[in-house]
Amino acid sequence: MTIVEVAGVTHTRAGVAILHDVDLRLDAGRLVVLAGRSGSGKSTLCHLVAGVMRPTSGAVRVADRPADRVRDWAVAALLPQRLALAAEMTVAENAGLPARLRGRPVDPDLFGRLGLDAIADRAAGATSLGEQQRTALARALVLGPAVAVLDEPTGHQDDEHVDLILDTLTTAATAGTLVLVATHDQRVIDIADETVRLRSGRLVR
Ligand SMILES: Nc1ncnc2c1ncn2[C@@H]1O[C@H](COP(=O)(O)OP(=O)(O)OP(=O)(O)O)[C@@H](O)[C@H]1O
Repeated sequence: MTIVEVAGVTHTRAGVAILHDVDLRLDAGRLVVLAGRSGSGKSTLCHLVAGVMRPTSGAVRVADRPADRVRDWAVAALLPQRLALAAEMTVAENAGLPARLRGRPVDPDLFGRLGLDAIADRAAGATSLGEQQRTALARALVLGPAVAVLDEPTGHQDDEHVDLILDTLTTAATAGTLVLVATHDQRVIDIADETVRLRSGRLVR
């Protein structure tokens, strides 16, 4: 089942084209890596799929709706590069926020899988950057979204925690989530079902 459809997307910022005529269809339950050099447009495409921006031209659809109209983390959730946690709230409160807003329970295994159990009750602002990144990853996955858009999820992690994250990504995809990961990390590329590459804003398969 197609979850994400990007059709003829060109995106321009400050007069400069960042994405050129991008077409992409992605199905449920897959782990797909979006690879490419720094500045190739990965974060921009992530933001378009997550619906936080609208393309200059072309269409981005998620679960048959324009991505920017979805606004539902059970459908499309984002782990942004800038994590956007509430510093005063605990790790568990931050990660569980999308579930609490919808009155849904939190998967009791999710925090343990990401090595967050021991710090669940600590204010997010008093945790390391790697811990904050795993908290924001848990927040993106907590509702088991149709698509989880994860921008560099291993960027601040040591090898041991990278392994926890790889397991978590695989578990989410097996449960039916389309896991779309922007990364240059070969360890993620090695476990992906598919890798699509951006080069200067153009998609190369
Ligand atoms: N708000 C903006 N205004 C103008 N140009 C921008 C803006 N945001 C991004 N860009 C430019 O668009 C291009 C693509 O940026 P993007 O952040 O999507 O790349 P990326 O592949 O995610 O890079 P990285 O791996 O370094 O995060 C870059 O040249 C960047 O400078």
